[in-house]
Amino acid sequence: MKRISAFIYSVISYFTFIGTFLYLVFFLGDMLVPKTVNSGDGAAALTAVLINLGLIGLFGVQHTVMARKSFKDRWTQIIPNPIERSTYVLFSSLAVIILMLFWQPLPGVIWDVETGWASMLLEWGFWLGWTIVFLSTWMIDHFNLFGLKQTWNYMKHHEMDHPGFMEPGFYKYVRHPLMTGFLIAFWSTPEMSTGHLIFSAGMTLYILVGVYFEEKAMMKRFGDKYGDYRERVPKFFPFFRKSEA
Ligand SMILES: C[S@@+](CC[C@H](N)C(=O)[O-])C[C@H]1O[C@@H](n2cnc3c(N)ncnc32)[C@H](O)[C@@H]1O
Repeated sequence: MKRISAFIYSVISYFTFIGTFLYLVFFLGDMLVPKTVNSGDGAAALTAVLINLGLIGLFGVQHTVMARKSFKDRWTQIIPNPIERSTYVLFSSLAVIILMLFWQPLPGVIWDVETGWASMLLEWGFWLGWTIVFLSTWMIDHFNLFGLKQTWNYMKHHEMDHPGFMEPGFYKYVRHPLMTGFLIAFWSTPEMSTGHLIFSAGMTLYILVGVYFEEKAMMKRFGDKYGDYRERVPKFFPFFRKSEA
C-alpha cells in the first residue's frame, strides 16, 4: 500500500507540474489564461517591483536549496527516499504557482517591435524556446527528472535507478539546453513590458546561479568526465568557443 501510495503521489506531483508548466507558457505569452505577466491592476510601481523580486527570490531559494545534496540527505530522513524527487517537483510547482498568483504587472513598454518579420521571428522564438525545454527533458530521461521512475521502481520492488552522465541530443552541443530553452522563451517577445523584463532578468539571474551550483555538484559526482565535458562543450549557446559561453 505504501508503495502504491508513493506512486500515486508522484503521478499527482507530475500532473501538477505539467499543468503549472503549461499555465506558465501562457502566463508569459500573455494569452488565453486569466492571470498573465501583464494582467490586473497591480500595486504602485516600487511595491510591485519589490513583490516581484521577492517572488522570484522565493522560487530561486526553493529550487536551489532543495536541489542540494546536503539538503536531500537531511530531507530523506523525514520523507522516504523514493518520493524525494516528486516532492521537489511538487514544491517547485507550488513556488511557480505562488509566483504567478501574486505577480504584479508593470505596464511600461520596454520594446514593442512592430516590423512584421521581426515581430514574427520573436514570436517563433518564444515557441522555439519552450520546444527546446520540452525536448531536452526527454533527452536526459523525462520520467526520472520528474520523479516517476523512482516511485515506479519502488512500487515494482526494482533497484533504484541512478542515471549516469549523458551527452544525448542537444547535450552534445550545449551543457544546459533546458536553460537555453528557458532563456530564449523568457526573452523572445515582440512586446516587452517592464513586468515581463523583471521576470526575464530575475529568472536569468537565477539560471546563472542555479547552473553554477549544478555544475559544482556535477563535478563532484562525475569528476574528470564532467571536467572534460566543460572544456569541450559551451554552456548555453552552441558554437561559442569558450566553455563559459
Ligand atoms: C533540471 S535538469 C537541468 C539540466 C541542465 N542544467 C539543462 O539545462 O539542460 C537538472 C538535472 O539534470 C541532471 N543533468 C544535467 N546534465 C546532465 C548530463 N549531461 N547527464 C546526466 N544528467 C544531467 C542533473 O544531475 C540534475 O539532476
